[in-house]
Order: sequence, then structure tokens, then C-alpha cells
Amino acid sequence: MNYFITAIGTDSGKTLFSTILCEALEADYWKPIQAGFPRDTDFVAAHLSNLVTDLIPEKYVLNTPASPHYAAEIDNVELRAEDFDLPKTNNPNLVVEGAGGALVPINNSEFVIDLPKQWDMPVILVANLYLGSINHTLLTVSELKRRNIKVKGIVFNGPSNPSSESIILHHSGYQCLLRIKQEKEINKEVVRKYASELKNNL
Ligand SMILES: Nc1ncnc2c1ncn2[C@@H]1O[C@H](COP(=O)(O)OP(=O)(O)OP(=O)(O)O)[C@@H](O)[C@H]1O
Ligand SMILES: C[C@H](N)[C@H](N)CCCCCC(=O)O
Ligand SMILES: [Mg+2]
Repeated sequence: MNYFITAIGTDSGKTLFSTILCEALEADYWKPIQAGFPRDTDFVAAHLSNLVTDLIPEKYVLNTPASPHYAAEIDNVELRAEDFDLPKTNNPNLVVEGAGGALVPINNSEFVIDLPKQWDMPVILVANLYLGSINHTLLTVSELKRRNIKVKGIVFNGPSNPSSESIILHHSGYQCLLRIKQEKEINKEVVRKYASELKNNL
């Protein structure tokens, strides 16, 4: 299976969850647009235990840690959704990580979420539970539904909030695939632990 990982914002835990999913499925990993450093691909590489996952090089590595539409402008390149072809691999499972949230622009007319839409790829939504995140999550859900994007489920990352989780699940109708606690340290063992939990929910 192929999955596209989006989130309610940047720094939400997409790379952490992508690592966990790659570990669970022994999937290949691809971050098509990297804006700024360190590269998410390096984080994934450093935290996997399996020997099957192939790390596919980014299509664009932009120098500025900013929205891709602006980082691209600074580097004098043009991002166009139609130029992004899925990489061909022998692995039946591929995890593709977006940049920031779903409605992050890649140019003046297209958004990150146009990529999974054009590939007909199911999305997994990563959400955090800070005060204000119910609104951010349900707005994202509303946009995914409006665009008829297939959604495999939602992942809650960081400090938990059961009442927020429950109202988000109620309104979205999404399945909760995993809850990731706020960990003191992220290492290979932590990734393996969540990967084995996730396997039961896929
Ligand atoms: N549950 C967690 N426990 C501890 N640290 C976490 C947790 N989730 C994320 N982090 C840390 O928070 C930071 C941001 O997470 P991450 O890089 O996964 O976000 P992202 O959504 O991929 O961001 P981007 O939009 O830049 O791709 C990283 O340093 C990550 O290791
Ligand atoms: C630089 C960062 N880590 C991501 N790569 C891009 C985040 C773009 C966020 C744009 C926005 O929603 O304002
Ligand atoms: Mg990331």
C-alpha cells in the first residue's frame, strides 16, 4: 500500500509517524519536497531498524525552512504538481511525506494536498492535541472531505487529550490508527514499539 502523510501543521510529527509506518510495513520512504535542513529523510534513516526500507531521494531540496512556494521562489525553481511522478520501486509499500499541513502552497495555485489527490493515494492525518487543535484538525478534515481525498485514519501525537480526541473522531468519522505519547527520547526502540502497535490497526 501507498500512504501520504499529512498533518494539521508543521512540526506535528509527520516524520516521526512516517518512520513508524515505514518500520511497520518495511515500506520505502519519499519526501518529495524538503524545505530547509536537516532533511527528514536523514531522520527516518537514523531511526529505522529494518533493512528493507529504501530511502528515495527528494525531488526538491530547497534551502529555506519556509512554505515550499516561497522556498522555491528563493531558489528560483518552479514546483508543479504534474511534474511529481511517483517513484517506481519494487517495494509494494511506499510512505510519502508532505511538507507542513494539507493547504501549504507549492506555488500560486496548487497545494501539498494536490499531490495525493493526483496519485489517488490514501492519506493519514497526524494531529496534535494542544488547545486550539480541535479547530485546526476539523478544518483539515473538512478540506479533505471537500476534496474527496481518501483517508485511512488519524494519528494523535504528543500529549493526550481524551475529550479532544473523542470529539475529533466523532465529527470526522475517522479511525484512530495510533496514539503516540510525548516521548523523552525518540530512538529505534521507541519506533519499533509503536510500529508493532500500529501493525494491528492497518
Ligand atoms: N511524540 C513525540 N515525542 C517526542 N518528540 C516528538 C514527538 N513527536 C515529534 N517529536 C519531535 O518534534 C519535532 C517535530 O516532529 P516532526 O519532524 O516529526 O514534524 P513534521 O510534521 O515532520 O514537520 P515538517 O512539517 O517540518 O515535516 C522533531 O524533533 C520530532 O522528533
Ligand atoms: C520548514 C518546515 N519545517 C516545513 N518544511 C514547511 C512548513 C510550511 C508551513 C507553511 C505554513 O503553513 O505557514
Ligand atoms: Mg517532517
